[in-house]
Amino acid sequence: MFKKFKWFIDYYKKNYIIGIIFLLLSDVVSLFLPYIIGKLIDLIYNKGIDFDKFIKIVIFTFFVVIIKYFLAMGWSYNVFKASGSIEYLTRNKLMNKFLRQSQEFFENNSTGSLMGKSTNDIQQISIMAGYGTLSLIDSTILPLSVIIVMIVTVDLKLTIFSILPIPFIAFAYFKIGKRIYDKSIKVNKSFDKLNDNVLEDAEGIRIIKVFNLEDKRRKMFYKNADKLAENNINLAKYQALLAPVERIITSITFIIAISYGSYMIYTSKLSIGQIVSFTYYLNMLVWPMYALGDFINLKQQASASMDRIEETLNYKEEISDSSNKIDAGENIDILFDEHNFKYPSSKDYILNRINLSIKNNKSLGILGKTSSGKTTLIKQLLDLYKVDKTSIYIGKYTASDTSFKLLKEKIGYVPQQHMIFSDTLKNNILFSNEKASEKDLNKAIEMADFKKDIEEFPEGLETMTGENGISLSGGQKQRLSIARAILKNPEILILDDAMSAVDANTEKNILANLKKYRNNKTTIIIAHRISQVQDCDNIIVLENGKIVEQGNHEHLIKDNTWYKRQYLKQIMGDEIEEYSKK
Ligand SMILES: Nc1ncnc2c1ncn2[C@@H]1O[C@H](COP(=O)(O)OP(=O)(O)OP(=O)(O)O)[C@@H](O)[C@H]1O
Repeated sequence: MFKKFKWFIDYYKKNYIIGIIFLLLSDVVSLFLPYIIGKLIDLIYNKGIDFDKFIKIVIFTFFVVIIKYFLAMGWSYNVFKASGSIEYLTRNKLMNKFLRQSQEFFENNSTGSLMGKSTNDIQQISIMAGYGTLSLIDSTILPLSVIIVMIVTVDLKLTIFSILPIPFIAFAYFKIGKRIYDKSIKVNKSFDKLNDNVLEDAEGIRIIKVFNLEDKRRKMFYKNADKLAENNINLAKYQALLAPVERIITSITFIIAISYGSYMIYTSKLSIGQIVSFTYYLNMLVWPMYALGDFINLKQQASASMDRIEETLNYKEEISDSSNKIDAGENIDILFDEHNFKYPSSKDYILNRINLSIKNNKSLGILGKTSSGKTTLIKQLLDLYKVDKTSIYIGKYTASDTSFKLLKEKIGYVPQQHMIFSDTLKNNILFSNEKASEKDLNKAIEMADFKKDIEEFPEGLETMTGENGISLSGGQKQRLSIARAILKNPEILILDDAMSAVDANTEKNILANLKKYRNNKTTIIIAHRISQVQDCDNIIVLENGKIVEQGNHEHLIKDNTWYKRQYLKQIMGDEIEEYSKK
């Protein structure tokens, strides 16, 4: 029953043991009070008490209350400290898992569901670890001790008759508990969907406004919010069913106790003080009944959350690096030897029999129609997907023998989709190399032809970029990303369509800078415009995942190649542009 939660109980065993001991002591101390009050009433009723004795009993009662207060502090601190730490620990565990996952994982798990797991689900587990522990002890050990004390200090028969209806509560709880689990799963799933909805709206607000889609998105949001509300209401219905069951059965126990107890007083089998103590004890059984309901409720919700979190924690990791992997070293060539690749979700191969040598210190241009596999080819080196590492050679080793972690340290990558953090321009660039000197930072900015723009920003490098670089133009975002990659001074720089949003002049400047400052390093440029790759030492043209043309510019324009046709089109386009400017 508690297998799922065992790991965290084991982890905070000390806190749980101390907390539970304090809780049990606090419950034991509570048992004294009804007994003292009953005795006091009997003493007063039988006129067997003098003032001194009365004061002594009052002081003792006060003392018991103080002890109970300190014991409560002790259990509360230990149990809730453990539950808070469990929340922290689980969140870290999840985050570590996310960071170690391949791209496939993020394609199979929506951002909303990952957020739901790291917030809502973790909170359910934390509540179970804290309040759940309290309700578990108070719904099992406390009622058992109360019942024993009732039997010993009052009467066996009266106790048995009065608590007879209680098992019905347990029965009802177990029946309803299963429903609560199912409904909780549904609530969590609709919460994920709503999360996704909000994230998409926040990220895509500009496009939503441009296409006048506010009403459509609003309706979609209401639909998802309604679904969440509906599932929450369904869950609440089953949770609410517990309350009347508790109330009715509690009332029945009191009716039995008072009726049978009065009869016992009438037949002189019970004193007035004893019946007062008894009702007090009975009252102490009310909370455990609620606690049992709460515990079952919480346990089912936390179980549902734990299953979701465990599903993520048990997700197979594509560990690419183990400690015995070799560092391929510096100044390495990369070789693709009959390399094939397909995405986990794709039917056909996206890369087909790729044979390519990426020479150290040389530049490689990658061209091809859209969707021909240019980015996919580069992704083979970024450890994002499970790739066949036996057909890739890094230096003299196969990729399966070498450490991709160390290889990635040598790579600077400018992706097509830029990730701009909501921070200053400076920190965004420094992201690749936090310890870079002012001089290197300025050099990277100059190489990316970003200097003029920065000077025009009101606060220069300290200007905030806004979320996702909202205050930057497309070309500025590209140059920020280029500066970030250059600042790392990588052995291998990869620009994936990274100059598509800059004008011809800026493109020329960036290319000239790369040529000048990176002449002894490897540079890979994926582009649609010939002008970005024509100076590269080697150029490949991809079509449907195959290399169909290869060579340098001079070689490729000799024959009637796709490259040559593109080149001629580009020259004509440039000439028409020049002519129209005149
Ligand atoms: N994560 C993915 N899962 C499944 N298929 C994918 C994935 N990413 C890309 N593809 C598919 O792989 C093929 C090649 O995509 P890729 O991004 O490599 O093309 P590209 O040549 O870089 O295109 P573009 O010039 O438009 O950037 C496309 O058909 C695309 O739909």
